[in-house]
Amino acid sequence: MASLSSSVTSRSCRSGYPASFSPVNSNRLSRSLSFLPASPQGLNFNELCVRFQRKSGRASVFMQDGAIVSNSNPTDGKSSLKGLKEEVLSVISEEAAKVGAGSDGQSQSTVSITVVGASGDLAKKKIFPALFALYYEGCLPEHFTIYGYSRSKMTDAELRNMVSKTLTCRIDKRVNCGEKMEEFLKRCFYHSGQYDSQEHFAVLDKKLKEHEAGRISNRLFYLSIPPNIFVDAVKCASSSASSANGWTRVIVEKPFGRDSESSAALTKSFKQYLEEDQIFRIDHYLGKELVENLSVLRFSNLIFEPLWSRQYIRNVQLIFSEDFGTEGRGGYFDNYGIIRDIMQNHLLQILALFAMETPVSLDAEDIRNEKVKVLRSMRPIQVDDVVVGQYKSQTKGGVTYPGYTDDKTVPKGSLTPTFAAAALFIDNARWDGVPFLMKAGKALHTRRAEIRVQFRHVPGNLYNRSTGCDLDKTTNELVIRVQPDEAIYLKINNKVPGLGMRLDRSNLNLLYSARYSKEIPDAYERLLLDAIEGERRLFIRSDELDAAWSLFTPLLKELEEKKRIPEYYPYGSRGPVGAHYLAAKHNVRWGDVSLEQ
Ligand SMILES: NC(=O)C1=CN([C@@H]2O[C@H](COP(=O)(O)OP(=O)(O)OC[C@H]3O[C@@H](n4cnc5c(N)ncnc54)[C@H](OP(=O)(O)O)[C@@H]3O)[C@@H](O)[C@H]2O)C=CC1
Ligand SMILES: O=C1O[C@H](COP(=O)(O)O)[C@@H](O)[C@H](O)[C@H]1O
Repeated sequence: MASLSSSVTSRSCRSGYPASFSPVNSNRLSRSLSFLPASPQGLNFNELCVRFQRKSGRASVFMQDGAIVSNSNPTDGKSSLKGLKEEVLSVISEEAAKVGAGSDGQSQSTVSITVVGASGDLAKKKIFPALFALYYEGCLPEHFTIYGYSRSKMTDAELRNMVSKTLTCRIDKRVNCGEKMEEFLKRCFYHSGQYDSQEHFAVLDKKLKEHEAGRISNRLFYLSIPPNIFVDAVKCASSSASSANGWTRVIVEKPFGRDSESSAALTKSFKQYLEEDQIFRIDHYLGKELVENLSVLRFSNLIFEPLWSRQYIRNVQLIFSEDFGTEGRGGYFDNYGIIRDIMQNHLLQILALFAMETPVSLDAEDIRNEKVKVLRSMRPIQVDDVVVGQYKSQTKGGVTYPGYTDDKTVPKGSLTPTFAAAALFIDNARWDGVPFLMKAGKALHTRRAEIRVQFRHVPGNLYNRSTGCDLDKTTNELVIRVQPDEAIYLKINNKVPGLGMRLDRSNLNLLYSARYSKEIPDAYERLLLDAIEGERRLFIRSDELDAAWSLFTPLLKELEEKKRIPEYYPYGSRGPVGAHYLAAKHNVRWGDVSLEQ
């Protein structure tokens, strides 16, 4: 087995991160890593470094050229060589144990990942490709097995064939991609069974045990199935296929309920079979790179945090749009609608991260505590502060795009909104009076997810004359573009070069594709890795979920009871005009509609 120091050159899981911690001053302490144990299974040198930094919160300590290096002040007791050695050893043994490796370097454990609903769309589109990407990057433990489980009859070879059609190396021509794919597929197996059959899960258990070959078994079940069968699957998996000697975790897809009552009932049923710390409720937006970066932007840059309040921020906009409709998912969608599909989870989660107070630490519970506080400080949403829409058919360039109700799986005359805009408020000292506007829609003119922060006007602006009299057009705006073309840009006023004095609006632009050569991992990769590692920061805790449903349930009930007729908008358009009236009511202009965005 290779020693840690000899694995310096191996590929880094979450690579790209350590490189930024390069030596910056001469107060460096350096110590050979020879005191470390032999490489725990599946953990390479760089990965340990990243884990150490994440765990200890000490970015000033990094590993380079086979040594630990510290840039911090050597008079700080923590930075002494002895202190460092102890700290590194302790964190590393803990981290190694987490992924199932003995700190003595023995390969004692294994992770079995069962994709429940393996024949489905999400499994093919996202889960298997994400698992392969993790495997390719060296992020999965040495001993792992992947099982697909669903009712469809399939052999292992058929599952592999199905999976192989969607596996790609994210960057074309990456080295050994074909080989890695072959290796990965050999670790994938299939078991056909009913979701409510303890016997079928017991057979799965037997098969998993054969692969686990007497090691400590850690088991992850990914419920990629419709919500009405979540409880059956949890019951059977936990009672017939739980690990006997390691951990058992369950990732649950959304929707987690459709209102406060159903969500609470689901949580109650889950808790008959699982502890809260075994439940990983996924919101894949939390795994998106730019959403993860929100806290970094706020809390590690002096220039942003002081501005992050009602004093300087006029409004915040959370915008989601897709340029395709619900085709193929109409049956599911009609029971939920856009408010439950996007706003109650993805946009609200972003809002909570955006607006929360500084957490005590980066630990999952500290972050989730702050998010819950924000959610619980939100003012009930007024029905008059909500606009709903539904797309209708449109013919453009000779092509006819179907309306929402043209889908055979959608009931005729359905009033389910495919678009919604809403004004929300946080009644706390930081955000009192600041409108948080949300807008989400299907079948619009573009695909986009972004956060727009519009700052207040400059008081007594000396340059009013040079900028024109529309104050709104001269205020600073920070845009965090989550997708596509990930970017962070700040709109500023700038003098147009020349002898005159004319100002224009220009962007200070951090476009990820221009700045970083490393490709951005898919959200599901980050989340799967976190679940394997037991990191809960990006998963939704039950009290967060309750708070999110408490906010939206009364609104949803009122809209449904009143049978609010949606404003119809043509497929591929910018959505209902009502969204603009709503914004104007709160003195806001949507930032995504101006010509220069
Ligand atoms: N697809 C997507 O883009 C997204 C999906 N989700 C959520 O992820 C989960 C999975 O999504 P997706 O893959 O699209 O779902 P599917 O509808 O494709 O269902 C997954 C599998 O579940 C089984 N299944 C489907 N309907 C039933 C039923 N009524 N009774 C029993 N088994 C059934 C089928 O497998 P078999 O017949 O072989 O047993 C199917 O292949 C859902 O909860 C969904 O809401 C969340 C975000 C995005
Ligand atoms: O959860 C969901 O998200 C997708 C959009 O995800 P993205 O990562 O492609 O932006 C959305 O299409 C779907 O309706 C919803 O259920």
